[in-house]
Amino acid sequence: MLEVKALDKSYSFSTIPFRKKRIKVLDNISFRINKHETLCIVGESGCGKTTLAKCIVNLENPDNGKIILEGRDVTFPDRKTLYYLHTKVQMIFQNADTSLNPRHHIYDSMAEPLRLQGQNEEKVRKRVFQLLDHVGLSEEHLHRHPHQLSGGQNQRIAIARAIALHPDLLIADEITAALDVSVQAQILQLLKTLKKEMDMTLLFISHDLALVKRIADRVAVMQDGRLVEINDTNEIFHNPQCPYTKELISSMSQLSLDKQILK
Ligand SMILES: Nc1ncnc2c1ncn2[C@@H]1O[C@H](COP(=O)(O)OP(=O)(O)OP(=O)(O)O)[C@@H](O)[C@H]1O
Repeated sequence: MLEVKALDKSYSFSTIPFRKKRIKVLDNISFRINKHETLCIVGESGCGKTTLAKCIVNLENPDNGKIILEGRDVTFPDRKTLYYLHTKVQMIFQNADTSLNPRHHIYDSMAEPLRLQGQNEEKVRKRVFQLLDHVGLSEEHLHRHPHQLSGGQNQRIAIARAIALHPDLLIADEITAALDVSVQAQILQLLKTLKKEMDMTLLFISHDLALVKRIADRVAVMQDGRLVEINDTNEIFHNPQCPYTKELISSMSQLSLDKQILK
């Protein structure tokens, strides 16, 4: 459903006055996401995972390459194509507390994408209650602000907002990283259930390989802006080909061994 072809992206920033430095963050990235699958992107902090996701949803512009969504080029979208892209693809970020407007009541945050689409208030209200039910929250949460909810509850609201317009592809960027382990498991389960119920495709970004193992159909491994291996989850975990993937998997095994010793 989505194809990324030879994507490059650099950032430039000032070092000392009048000097600019350029770093290449994405280097010739190509892959495909198939309809209804869960593709996970893993890699160390700073390897370019978020930048890649931002390029897909047009929050960043790539320097080169193409992004093709169901046969349509969405790399540098005009207004019409951007509308198409945002009805088909939605992204959820790591910190819901910062991605939700702190001044808005939860009701308004959930209603916003529906209102922007021109739906009347009665329809909006109905859908907000439906979404609330989908993500396991109740009416009492609607009249609060984000700082009056827990991290896990805010992440549920962010998920509700993202699925409000029935996207085909959901991009979840480290959405459980700031949560307790038990809440992580609940959010992961919610995502799996919604994906199934709504027939969605999922691009799940994480550096937590234990989570990835539980949710992924395929895994793409990134290192320093390059995609070094992509394969079925089973192959990645039991028969990794690339030295970097082998290193990641063995550090994960060591970590779970350490946890068992500590228990
Ligand atoms: N707007 C920006 N300007 C300059 N450099 C940036 C910008 N955004 C990201 N970077 C740099 O690009 C690199 C990749 O960042 P990115 O956030 O994509 O990595 P990541 O793999 O998602 O990391 P993490 O797992 O920590 O979120 C990093 O070195 C980061 O410092």
